[in-house]
Amino acid sequence: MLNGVNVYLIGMMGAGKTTVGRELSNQLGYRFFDTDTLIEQVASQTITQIFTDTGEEGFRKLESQVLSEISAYTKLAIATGGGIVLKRENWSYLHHGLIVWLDAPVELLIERLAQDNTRPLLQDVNPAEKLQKLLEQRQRLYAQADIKISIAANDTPEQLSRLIIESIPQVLKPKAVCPENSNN
Ligand SMILES: Nc1ncnc2c1ncn2[C@@H]1O[C@H](COP(=O)(O)OP(=O)(O)OP(=O)(O)O)[C@@H](O)[C@H]1O
Ligand SMILES: O=C(O)C1=C[C@@H](O)[C@@H](O)[C@H](O)C1
Ligand SMILES: [Mg+2]
Repeated sequence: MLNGVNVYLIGMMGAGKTTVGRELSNQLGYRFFDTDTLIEQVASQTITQIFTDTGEEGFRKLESQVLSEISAYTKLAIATGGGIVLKRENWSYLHHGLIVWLDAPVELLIERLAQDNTRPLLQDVNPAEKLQKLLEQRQRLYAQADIKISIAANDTPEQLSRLIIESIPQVLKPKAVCPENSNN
C-alpha cells in the first residue's frame, strides 16, 4: 500500500512518537528510527548535554542533518523530535514521506512527562505552562501533517498503529491515469 514510502511521526513531547513509532514499524514491516536517538549517537552526547553545550540552535542543526540523511532511505517509520516542525527546511524532507501528527491533550503530556528530566525544554519552573505555550506555538505547524491521530489516555500503541494504518488509504494520492489506459 505504501510502496516503501517512509512514515514520519510528529507531535509534542510525550505524545508517544517513539513508543507508537516502534510498534508501527512492526505492523508495517518497516525499520524504525528515532531522530533523537540518532542525534545522540552522532554527537556521542545526550540531548541534555547537547543543549547545555551548544544550546537549542546547535541541537536543531544536528536534527536537520540527521533528518536529511535518513530521508534518503525507504521503508522506515521515523519518530521525530517534538520541535522538528520548527524549521522550514525540515518540511522538504518530511514531505518525502507520509506525515502523521500524534495529537495528545496537554494534560496527558504533563502526566506522562511528570517524572522525566530528559527534555531540556521542560526543565522550567512551570513545565505545564511551558508545554501549553509550546503547543500554542506549534499547533498550526503540526496541523500540516497528512494524518492527524487524536490520542486518549487509554489508547495502546497497538491500537494507535492500527488506526494510523487504516487512515493511510484516504490520504494516498490516487495513481495518475494514463490516457492510453483509460476507457474514454
Ligand atoms: N499509547 C501509550 N500508552 C501508554 N503510555 C504511553 C503511550 N505512548 C507513550 N507512552 C509513554 O509516555 C512517555 C512518553 O512517550 P514517548 O517517549 O514515546 O513520547 P515522544 O512523543 O517520543 O516524546 P519526545 O518528543 O520527547 O521524544 C513514555 O514514558 C511512554 O512509555
Ligand atoms: O519538543 C521539543 O522541542 C523537543 C522534543 C524532544 O523530542 C527532543 O527533540 C528535544 O528534547 C526537544
Ligand atoms: Mg521520542
